[in-house]
Amino acid sequence: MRKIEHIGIAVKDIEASNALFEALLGSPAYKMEEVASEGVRTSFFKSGPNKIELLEATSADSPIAKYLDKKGEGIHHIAFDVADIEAEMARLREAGFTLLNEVPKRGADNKLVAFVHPKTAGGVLVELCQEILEEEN
Ligand SMILES: CC[C@H](C(=O)O)C(=O)SCCNC(=O)CCNC(=O)[C@H](O)C(C)(C)COP(=O)(O)OP(=O)(O)OC[C@H]1O[C@@H](n2cnc3c(N)ncnc32)[C@H](O)[C@@H]1OP(=O)(O)O
Ligand SMILES: [Co+2]
Repeated sequence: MRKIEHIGIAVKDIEASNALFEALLGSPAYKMEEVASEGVRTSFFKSGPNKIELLEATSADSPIAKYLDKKGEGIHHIAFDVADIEAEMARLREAGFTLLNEVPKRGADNKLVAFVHPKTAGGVLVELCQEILEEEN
């Protein structure tokens, strides 16, 4: 894990939360992106070298919809930047963590992503992110 890539925050209304986080951070979202496969609409903010990802559910069966029903708005996951997501997944499996996907999948912000089950990671939903380089697109 090279660094924290972003903090994911579950929100009910991304437009309203964009305004709130723009007021909080002092700058607007630098991108919005829908990830249909995850049932989410996201917006990204920079805070110095760090990123905040707001996530709104776009379907009733979205993981974000279920999370909001159960826990309400708030910090949803911590994403880490990794150099080699397949190697990191193998290392974590070997170390006894439960991966939520067999293979990496396409995430937002030009990343390959995978998730670690929070029940095996101290109650924290962990996301692994590997930057997709131009020639790989
Ligand atoms: C990919 C686009 C974008 C990106 O950055 O690129 C994203 O970040 S997308 C983010 C949304 N997608 C995901 O979260 C995918 C991974 N998540 C899942 O597969 C599920 O949400 C899962 C398995 C974590 C939970 O789903 P489940 O149906 O099992 O829901 P439960 O409510 O029954 O949860 C079981 C158990 O886990 C606890 N839980 C659930 N979510 C979280 C969380 N975010 N953080 C911590 N703990 C969580 C939940 O409370 C249950 O525990 P219990 O003690 O039984 O209450
Ligand atoms: Co994320």
